[in-house]
Amino acid sequence: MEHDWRLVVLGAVICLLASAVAISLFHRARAAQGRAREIWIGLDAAVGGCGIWATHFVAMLAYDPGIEAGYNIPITLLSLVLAVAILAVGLAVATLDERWRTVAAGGAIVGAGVAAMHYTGMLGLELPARIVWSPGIVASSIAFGSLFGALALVVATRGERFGTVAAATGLLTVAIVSHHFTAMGAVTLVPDPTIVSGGLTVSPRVLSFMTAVAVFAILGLSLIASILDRRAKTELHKQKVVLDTALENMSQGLCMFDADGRIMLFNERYSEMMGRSRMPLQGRLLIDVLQDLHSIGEWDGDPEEFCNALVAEAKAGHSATRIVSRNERAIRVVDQPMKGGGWVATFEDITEWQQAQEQISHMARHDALTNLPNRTLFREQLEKASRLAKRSDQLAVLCLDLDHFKEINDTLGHPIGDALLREVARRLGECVTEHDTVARLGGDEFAIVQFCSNCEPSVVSSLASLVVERIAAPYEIGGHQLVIGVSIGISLAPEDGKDPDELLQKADLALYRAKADGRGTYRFFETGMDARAQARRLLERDLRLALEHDEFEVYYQPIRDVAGGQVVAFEALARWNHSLRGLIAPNNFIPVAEETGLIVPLGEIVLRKACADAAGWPEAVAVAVNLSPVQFKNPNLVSSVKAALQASGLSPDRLELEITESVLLQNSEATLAVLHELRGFGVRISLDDFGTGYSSLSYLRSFPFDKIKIDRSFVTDLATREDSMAIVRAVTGLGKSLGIVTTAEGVETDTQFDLLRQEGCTQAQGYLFSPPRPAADVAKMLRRAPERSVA
Ligand SMILES: Nc1nc2c(ncn2[C@@H]2O[C@@H]3COP(=O)(O)O[C@H]4[C@@H](O)[C@H](n5cnc6c(=O)[nH]c(N)nc65)O[C@@H]4COP(=O)(O)O[C@H]3[C@H]2O)c(=O)[nH]1
Repeated sequence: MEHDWRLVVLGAVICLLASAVAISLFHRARAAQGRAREIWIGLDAAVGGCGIWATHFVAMLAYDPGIEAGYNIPITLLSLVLAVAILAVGLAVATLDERWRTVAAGGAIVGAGVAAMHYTGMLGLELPARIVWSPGIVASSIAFGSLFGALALVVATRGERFGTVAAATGLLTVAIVSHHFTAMGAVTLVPDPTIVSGGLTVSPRVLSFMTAVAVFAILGLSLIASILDRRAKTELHKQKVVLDTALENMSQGLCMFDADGRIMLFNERYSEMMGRSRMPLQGRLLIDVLQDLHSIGEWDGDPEEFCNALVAEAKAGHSATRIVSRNERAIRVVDQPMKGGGWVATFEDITEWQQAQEQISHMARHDALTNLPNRTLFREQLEKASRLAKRSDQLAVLCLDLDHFKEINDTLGHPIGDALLREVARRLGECVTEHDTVARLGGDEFAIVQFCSNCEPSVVSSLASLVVERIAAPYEIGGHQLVIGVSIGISLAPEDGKDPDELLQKADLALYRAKADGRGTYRFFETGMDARAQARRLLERDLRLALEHDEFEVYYQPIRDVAGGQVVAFEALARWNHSLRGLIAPNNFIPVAEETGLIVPLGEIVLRKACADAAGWPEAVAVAVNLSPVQFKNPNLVSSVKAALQASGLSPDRLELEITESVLLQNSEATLAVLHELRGFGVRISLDDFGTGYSSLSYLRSFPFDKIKIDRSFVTDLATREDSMAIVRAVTGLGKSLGIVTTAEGVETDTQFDLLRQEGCTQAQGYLFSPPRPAADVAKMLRRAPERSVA
């Protein structure tokens, strides 16, 4: 028995090629899923089977038995079918799972397929001889085939790198070749001329060459197909890597469901956000996932109902947004239906965003300084309280205003003012119950809604008194001892109305009344307040019109020298010549003019008119003009005094400016600077209404006044009250010793005048001499003057 080694080489080449193709197709089968995998296995088995079969016949051709031989066609074809079928089984087993044992088992079956093919092929060999088998070698040949087949597939599973593929190909080649040559070694031919070949025989040479050509073609094409597929797969893989990178680096979670609610794709962020990291998700129905979570208490609700609703929404093509809570985080879920069924759900952690929103909304409805509700929230709370209030409930609105807060803020600075407001807010919080709301409406305005079920009406009064008392207690702020009062206006629901705006407005009117009544107290709304407020508004409007239409006049009241009796000055007093209401006295419009700031233009009119009139009077007669505290807040005060003097040509030493103590109360540094400036160019300064303030004497030290005007209230009681007499005596004595002129106001009787003269008062003014009269009467008042002085 001889071998033709050229044919042996050809067989080896076919075998190597077949093995390479089989390994390559095996990789394709492993990379595919389902139906695609079955197709790759089928192709691998067909091509591999043909390759092994061809190897066998080419190798058989190389084998020269020394006798004329042929092949039985049906048996030869059967050997091919067996090779293909057993290879298919082996490959299918090898791709069942990833465990090496399974792969090795599949490889062993492939080896067994090679053996089955070989021995069936040998059965088809027809020659005039008997074949005697050596059973031990037969067994060894099968063992070789299976062992190397198993090794080849196990190595192939290590990857698709060239070295691995080459090693697997080599091992499979060894499996086929080692089997073949060992099996051929088991054959002994015993010539037997009685054996005659059957009809269906083909010459080994023809069969082998035809097979070799066909197999080369099949193997070549398969190899190309495998390479192309590998390229396509590599490209797909690259795209998948890009997609996976994008998915895994998204800040949002993403999960894609098919039309039945089965999870097709998801990223890590999704599983981590929804607390599903430790459970299998891929390919599972959402309902199953939720049922698992439900059973361990991590999901509330009915999984079936929930999933059915989602599937139905997706089917209907509706997108939906909802916010769910997971591990104390807020997650916004958007379900977007996909074309062809199913939906994509995106999951966004909006906890921080939600917190920021809450913060913004808190800031929009709370006061930044005190963190109390602001006007907007207060109105809402009031609205809610009045909606919920039953007949037996008592709802009270308290509007609070701090007395003279502005002065503290202006003199001690805003940080102290802010700290005071915070402390006031804290104290207010302590006065109320949890049913009440305290708010800061702005500046130094606060408000309280008191909600009280089945309680006495006096509860509101108690709260108001408590607030007045608590706020009035001294404060220790930034090293300053501060005292501040509060005025409170109260309205009640439903007595005064149910509408929040109406209640607030009425409480505000009552507050106005509390302030007018001396501050530091509380007042309930009364019906008349409405009308008064209305009247005040009308007055303000009329005042503006009056300024436009020049309805103001200046009246003059003489001031006499007590000793000589002559008129030394006239006090300029404003009168409003109202077109309908006639002459209006200043007490009826000066307070409103001061509150609205209209006193500034009005004061300027009086000043200009007074200076112009006085310029026409005898040289020795001065003019006294009142200045309101509000005018001192106007930075143009000094320049407007100068302008009035210049325009009239009046000498500055004939102008007296009367100020009250309240002027010195506000921002005293700046005020004193203005007073010094005025005095600097010759204008005289008088302290009006002396004795009515709290610390009159201290003001005398703060500025060198030219004149003190003793308030009318002391002069009135001069003859009847000892203490008034004592005060007048003290003031005139003080004036004398300081060299300051003293003027008594409101002298109505001779007795008062005589007493003043006795006490040494310098000047006197009052109805005893003359009431204020128009400018035109000045000459008459000057003429009549000396007679009264001796009266
Ligand atoms: N019972 C009584 N009253 C007497 C007697 N003698 C004078 N009077 C009144 O006492 C007021 C004196 O002015 P005042 O204390 O500066 O008090 C003034 C002053 O504070 C303010 N006022 C008047 N005109 C102006 C002005 O042009 N500017 C400013 N800022 N305030 C003004 O209005 C207040 C009231 O002014 P009038 O109504 O004119 O009232 C005047 C005058 O008519 C008397 O013997 N008995």
